[in-house]
Parts: sequence; structure tokens; C-alpha cells
Amino acid sequence: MIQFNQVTKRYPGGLEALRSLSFQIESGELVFLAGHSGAGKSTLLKLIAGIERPTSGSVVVSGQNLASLKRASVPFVRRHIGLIFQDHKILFDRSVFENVMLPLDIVGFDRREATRRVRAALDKVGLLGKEKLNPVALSGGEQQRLCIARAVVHRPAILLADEPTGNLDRAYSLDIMELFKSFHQVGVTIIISAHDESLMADYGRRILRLSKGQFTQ
Ligand SMILES: Nc1ncnc2c1ncn2[C@@H]1O[C@H](COP(=O)(O)OP(=O)(O)OP(=O)(O)O)[C@@H](O)[C@H]1O
Repeated sequence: MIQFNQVTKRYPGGLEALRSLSFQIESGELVFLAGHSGAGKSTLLKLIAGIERPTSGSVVVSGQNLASLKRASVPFVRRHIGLIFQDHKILFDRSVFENVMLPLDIVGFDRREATRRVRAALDKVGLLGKEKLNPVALSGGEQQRLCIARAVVHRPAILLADEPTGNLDRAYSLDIMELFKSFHQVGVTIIISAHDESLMADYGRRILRLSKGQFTQ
């Protein structure tokens, strides 16, 4: 469960990206986050991931209040979260396979089990045949799939996707949404942000709409 209580986030310089937000997302829910550029979507997702901290209020993720968590404990919370952010951070000096292996390498996963999981994740996103390639050789949509494989390879309970379809055409975007749906069906809690609401309408899910750091109808 994810719970925001009266959360305000003010960045250095005084700008309030989020203003006194309160809401709750249940375990296993798929929720959309809508709003124009600068509305505060990325900030909200970063607070859930522990990348940013609230200026005031509390952010509770899986029973942990992130605001009072020691910085050293943040990586442990992060292990239950998969992140798909706009700045891909794909490593172009490594293969597709190695990019997806990275999160498991960091936590010292058993090599054989890790290899099995990387293959399973790549298979899920339809990139198994391209595991040996350099990511440069992938299309934009395929690079996004690589990011999704990397975000789910450690089987997170929560998946946060910031504008995952931002640069993709409609057909590719629908494919990516189907992928998210399949993760949702196996119980993953998912939050997907987008400024374009047209993709969200078909899914009959809750839409949180942000405008200037506050919810609107
Ligand atoms: N690190 C930062 N330092 C200062 N201001 C920031 C920082 N990150 C975001 N902001 C500001 O906070 C506001 C909300 O930004 P945020 O990135 O959360 O919005 P967004 O809805 O995700 O927009 P976009 O879709 O363009 O990414 C913006 O005015 C932005 O300029």
C-alpha cells in the first residue's frame, strides 16, 4: 500500500512541486497519473521511490514511512520497486542482456538464477532474440522494452513508470500498456504517468489528475 498524508514538496529555490497531497493506492492496484508538463508527476513518483523526500507530510510505502527512514535504508525499500523513468539510463557499452542483469548484479544474485531471470524478463518483453546486441541497435520502442525488462527483473511489488509511452507512436504505446496489464494481472501495484490521457481512458482504471501540484477532478 502507498499512502501520502498532506505531502508538500518544495525544491530548493522555493518552488512547490506538490502541495498538501493526500491519497492512497492499494496493493495490486493499477493507477494512472495525468497532468500537464510540470504538474508534479515525476516528483510524486520520485517520492514513492525514495529518490526525493517530502518537505512536509508523510509518504508511507509498504508500511515504511520514507520521510523518517534513514538514508542507508532507502536501498532496501527500493528493492521492492521497479522504476521506468524518462531518462532511460541505458548503458550503451554493454549488451541488452548485461543491461537487464545489472540490478541483479548489484544485489549479488546467484549467477545461474540471475541468468534465468534475465532471459525470462527479456522473453516477456519480446527481446530474447536480441539479448546479445548493443542497445544502440534497438528501436526507440525496443529500448523502452529493455527498460521495462530491467525494471521487473528483480520482481518488484511496485512498478513506477514515468511517461513510458511518451515518445512512442500509438501502436507501440498500446503494446507497452498490454505489458503493464500483464504485470498487473500477477499482482504488481503499478502507477503509470502520462500527459496524454487518451491512452488511459480505455482501461477503466483510477486516474489521479495533477495540476500545479494539486489534484483536480
Ligand atoms: N530537482 C528539481 N529542482 C528544482 N525544481 C524541480 C526539480 N524537479 C522538478 N522541479 C520542478 O517541479 C515542478 C514539477 O516537476 P515534475 O518533473 O514533477 O513535473 P511533471 O508533471 O513530471 O512534468 P514533466 O512531464 O515535464 O516531467 C516543475 O516546475 C519543475 O520545474
